[in-house]
Amino acid sequence: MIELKGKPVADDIKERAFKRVEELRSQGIIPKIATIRVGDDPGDIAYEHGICSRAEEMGIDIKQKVFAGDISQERLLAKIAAYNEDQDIHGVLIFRPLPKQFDDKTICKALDFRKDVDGITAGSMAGVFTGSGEGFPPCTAEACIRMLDYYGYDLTGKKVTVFGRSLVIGKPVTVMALDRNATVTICHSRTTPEILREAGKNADVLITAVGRANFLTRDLTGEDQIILDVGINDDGAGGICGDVDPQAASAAAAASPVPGGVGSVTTAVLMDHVVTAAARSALQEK
Ligand SMILES: Nc1nc2c(c(=O)[nH]1)N[C@@H](CN(C=O)c1ccc(C(=O)N[C@@H](CCC(=O)O)C(=O)O)cc1)CN2
Repeated sequence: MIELKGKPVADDIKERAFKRVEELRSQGIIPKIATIRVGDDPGDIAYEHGICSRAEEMGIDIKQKVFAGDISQERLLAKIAAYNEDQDIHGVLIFRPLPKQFDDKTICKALDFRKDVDGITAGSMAGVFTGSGEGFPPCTAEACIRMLDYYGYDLTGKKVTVFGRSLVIGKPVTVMALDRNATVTICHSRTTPEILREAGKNADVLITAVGRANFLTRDLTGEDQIILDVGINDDGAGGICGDVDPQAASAAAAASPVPGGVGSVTTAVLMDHVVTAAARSALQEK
């Protein structure tokens, strides 16, 4: 099995983005991301940590806002409105899912789609579905496609099965794979076991974004497949693990590990989006 490591892909994205950061800085523009975390979810904190390190190494400014888990929706909306107005902030990332007192749709709607570097607004989603180039695709969905591109896997004529139908990964990655001429099947919680097995076994590429450790077992996979594991789960020992069972991963032709796979590319894509948002705002000012 070939291990599809994320590091070379992330390094390639960061190297190109860093050149653009230098160019922008020479024009007096410092790309800046604002992150908003509500509460102390360990997954959010781990992701926040990765974002901070990556921003620092790339010369991107970061403003971190942390709210207690019981703040009101009005306070969060006021912070988003302030960041929408702040000309120095080019991208805003809200750690999600948010605690239960928030209406996710209202929060997503409140963000200016030009600053939506993680593809949560209807404007960004329209960009993905219409190919208009507006907004930004969700970072993890784009990271999957960047992984396949980097490792030279052409999706034309290939069968792709996506496990998970979320707006963050399943749906957008489906559209992005379609745009690369793949034939895509999406499986979800209501897919019958028979269809799940058939869709798993018959695909050329499997993308798992279910969020359940060991979800993709060997009986759901076929031969000579490429597996992208997008799951980030608590491994019960202070670390993270993906959705793919080790036996299924080792039987594949190529598979991405967790950690060290799609996750590290996701953060690099996020930085790339911040740089693009900064460049777009500079163009608008001219
Ligand atoms: N707005 C968002 N909020 C959150 C997201 C997201 O994609 N958008 N993801 C979750 C996922 N998460 C745990 O629940 C999580 C994500 C990333 C990491 C992490 O450690 N990332 C490392 C790379 C890890 C790897 O190699 O796979 C990094 O960024 O460098 C941990 C947990 C949280 N909220």
